Amino acid sequence: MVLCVLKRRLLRSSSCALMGRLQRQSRGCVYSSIHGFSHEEIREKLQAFPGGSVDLLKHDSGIAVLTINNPARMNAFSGSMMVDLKERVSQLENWSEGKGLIVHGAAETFCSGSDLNAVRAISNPQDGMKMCMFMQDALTRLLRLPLISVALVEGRALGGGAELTTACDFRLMTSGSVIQFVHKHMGLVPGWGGAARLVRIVGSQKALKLLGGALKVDPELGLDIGLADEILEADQGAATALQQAENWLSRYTKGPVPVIHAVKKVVLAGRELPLSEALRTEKEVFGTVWGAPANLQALASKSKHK
Ligand SMILES: CC[C@H](C(=O)O)C(=O)SCCNC(=O)CCNC(=O)[C@H](O)C(C)(C)COP(=O)(O)OP(=O)(O)OC[C@H]1O[C@@H](n2cnc3c(N)ncnc32)[C@H](O)[C@@H]1OP(=O)(O)O
Repeated sequence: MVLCVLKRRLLRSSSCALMGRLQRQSRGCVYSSIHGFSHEEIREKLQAFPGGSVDLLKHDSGIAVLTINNPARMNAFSGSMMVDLKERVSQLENWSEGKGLIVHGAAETFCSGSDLNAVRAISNPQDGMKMCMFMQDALTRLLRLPLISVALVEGRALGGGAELTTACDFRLMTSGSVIQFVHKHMGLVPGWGGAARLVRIVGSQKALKLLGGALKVDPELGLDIGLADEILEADQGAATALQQAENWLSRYTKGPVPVIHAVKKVVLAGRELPLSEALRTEKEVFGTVWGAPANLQALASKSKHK
């Protein structure tokens, strides 16, 4: 008897440890002081480069819209917008009713990466790497949100803007839009985590071509290589691209919040963890929905899946 109590306690503590690991991971924290990363220090430095904003609008439907808003600079990220971004991601981490997220740019263009004026001012390696760690942390937390996320690409997504598209679960491209990893032309490689995520989305060979060739990805090529999930045609006078994106996303966010969160968590585990840990995490997440209200309601309704 004592043995099985101990075993149950051990099991509970190890699964809590696993859930804790995924929770900690899902809260981001890619870097800490051991990597020479001081959030407050780089935050202060970035704030010295003002301009534009990152705006968040949450709808009762459980879908939020994050707008990269610096149209005078083709929605380039100023330093203060990088700080804004992390604050909006933190708000979304705490949005208990959230199910979906659309990331898009103002004035029908997505984002042209870092503000080159800010880049020139922090072009020393130390500051560059601190900005890189700050944005990698923000975008990793964005991707790990328990929401199903979509990058709505209109106009151009260049450099860091292309990297931002890879920090969403899906990418919808409007006709005429372009995703381009221009880093090579700048003597750079992605620094916001875009290379690591791109390899996981399209595979290493296609990633090598997109980065090595700084290729312009139009919607057709995007669909062909798996970087884009849908092309949104500009229907004259019909729904705007944002409304089309919300309609597209709502197919996957219908249902109770805990179930949508659980769906994202088990996919996150499958995407990021070694198989055994992913299976254990799946079991833990399954345990949160098995016998929960949505499950009991479905059982009571004897619904048929025609
Ligand atoms: C890890 C990420 C990486 C890094 O941080 O190192 C980067 O993201 S580096 C930045 C990569 N992005 C670019 O190099 C894009 C530069 N911009 C362009 O190629 C063009 O502006 C383009 C193609 C986006 C639009 O061209 P178009 O002719 O249609 O418009 P303009 O060029 O006249 O642009 C209008 C206005 O916006 C300013 N602008 C555009 N992009 C940026 C930017 N990234 N940083 C700062 N400002 C930007 C441009 O200067 C114009 O302003 P104006 O005052 O009229 O000169």
